[in-house]
Amino acid sequence: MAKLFRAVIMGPPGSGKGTISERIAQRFGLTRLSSGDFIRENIAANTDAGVLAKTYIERGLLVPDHVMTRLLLPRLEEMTRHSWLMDGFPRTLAQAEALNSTCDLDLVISLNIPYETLKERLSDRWIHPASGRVYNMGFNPPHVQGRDDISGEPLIQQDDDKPEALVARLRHYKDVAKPIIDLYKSKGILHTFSGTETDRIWPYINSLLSTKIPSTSQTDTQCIPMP
Ligand SMILES: Nc1nc2c(ncn2[C@@H]2O[C@H](COP(=O)(O)OP(=O)(O)O)[C@@H](O)[C@H]2O)c(=O)[nH]1
Ligand SMILES: Nc1ncnc2c1ncn2[C@@H]1O[C@H](COP(=O)(O)OP(=O)(O)O)[C@@H](O)[C@H]1O
Repeated sequence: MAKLFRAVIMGPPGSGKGTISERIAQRFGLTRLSSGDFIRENIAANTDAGVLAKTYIERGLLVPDHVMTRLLLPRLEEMTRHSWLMDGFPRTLAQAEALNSTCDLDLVISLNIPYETLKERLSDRWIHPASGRVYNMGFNPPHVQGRDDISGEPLIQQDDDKPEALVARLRHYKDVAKPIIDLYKSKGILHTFSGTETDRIWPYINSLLSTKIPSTSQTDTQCIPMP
């Protein structure tokens, strides 16, 4: 039976994880899992974990590891027979270790984007909170200004995308991501892509994945559910 494919995409806020993982999902038929979307869904549904997560996000903090695990566990359990690409998890070494003991990753994509580029992109980022769909007023604007393309609902700008919150978020990302990146480097599964434009990085990611994914099927089981 063909092997399943499990990948993680990492990068600072605004580096294009959401944009690129959406393209990968469409091109290669992987299921895209996004920790930010799970959190927003849980906040919207008022689950215990969602209510708790909200108190951290409002303060610009990472959600604690045990809350993240609680949020992601049921979703990963549903995915034991699917190939997937995870965006936004792991974000700490403890999360990386939890994921490690749960399944073998095939590949980690790390996006390395200059600070000025991140700042520009995020000041122009608008999202549809219910779906997590992301727009940029210059790069991929909605068809109707201020409205989601599918639902027609209003778009919002997240508080933590404002420039004053960004410096702290980026510093924090660097500190926390370094040991995770070192871990994946030592496992030989890390691939880093640098640049200022998603459209220029994309062909490299596309060709890398084309060499890795062709034999992927949705029928095997390689990942065991988290305990
Ligand atoms: N100008 C520009 N904006 C981009 C590019 N790639 C992504 N974006 C936009 O930059 C913002 C951040 O991208 P996103 O995929 O949400 O990044 P994430 O925070 O890493 O998931 C979004 O508004 C995207 O639409 C690019 O190459 N150029
Ligand atoms: N794996 C994670 N661990 C802890 N907190 C997380 C994780 N993923 C998302 N979050 C929280 O949810 C917020 C929104 O996540 P996300 O949509 O991925 O946005 P961004 O990529 O802009 O940080 C984060 O700023 C963080 O507070």
